[in-house]
Amino acid sequence: MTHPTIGVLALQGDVREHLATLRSLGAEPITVRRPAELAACDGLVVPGGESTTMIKLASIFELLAPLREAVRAGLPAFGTCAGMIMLADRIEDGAAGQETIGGLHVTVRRNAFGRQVDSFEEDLRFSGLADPVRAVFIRAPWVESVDDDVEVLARVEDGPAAGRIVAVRQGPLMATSFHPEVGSDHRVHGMFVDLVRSAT
Ligand SMILES: NC(=O)CC[C@H](N)C(=O)O
Repeated sequence: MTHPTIGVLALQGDVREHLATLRSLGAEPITVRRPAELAACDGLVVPGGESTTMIKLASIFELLAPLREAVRAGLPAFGTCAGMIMLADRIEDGAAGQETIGGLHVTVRRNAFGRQVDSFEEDLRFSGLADPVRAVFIRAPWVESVDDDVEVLARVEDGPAAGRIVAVRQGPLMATSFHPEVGSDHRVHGMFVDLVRSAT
């Protein structure tokens, strides 16, 4: 499929940047707030924002069950930052009782980098991309542990968090701790659009 329909979960968070990035890559981006919109998608981006708010809104909008079903049925999905938390099967340091969509066989630690390093940028080697990616982290989670079927795409390279996993892939699911929708480097989204194209 040349122009796959890729939804951006638009309950909360940085939706616009993802829509613009996806459009620039030749996908047909749509906002998703209802089950019918989700049903029209060949792939789904779950953006950054605040995962505790996003999960509550997903429930209120009656999207949580359809989202879980869609991911279980193999819908390609890409979560960034809070979106990574939303796709994770397990959370550390979540709010009490914080639920997720799940599907990704990882444990994610919320706000993992601590208050002092709220936001930072780093060049990271990214599996499958020739040149490093400039990764922008904003109150980001990291991946604490992964099951055997999860491929690690990138790790932090410098500082006290060196070695921590910040990008993963598991079949049609991708997630990054950082915000690849910020700036003009669209290669990470490009990987996801290719994944959606090959799945449809
Ligand atoms: N930039 C982000 O998406 C931050 C994620 C946020 N700290 C959360 O827990 O959901």
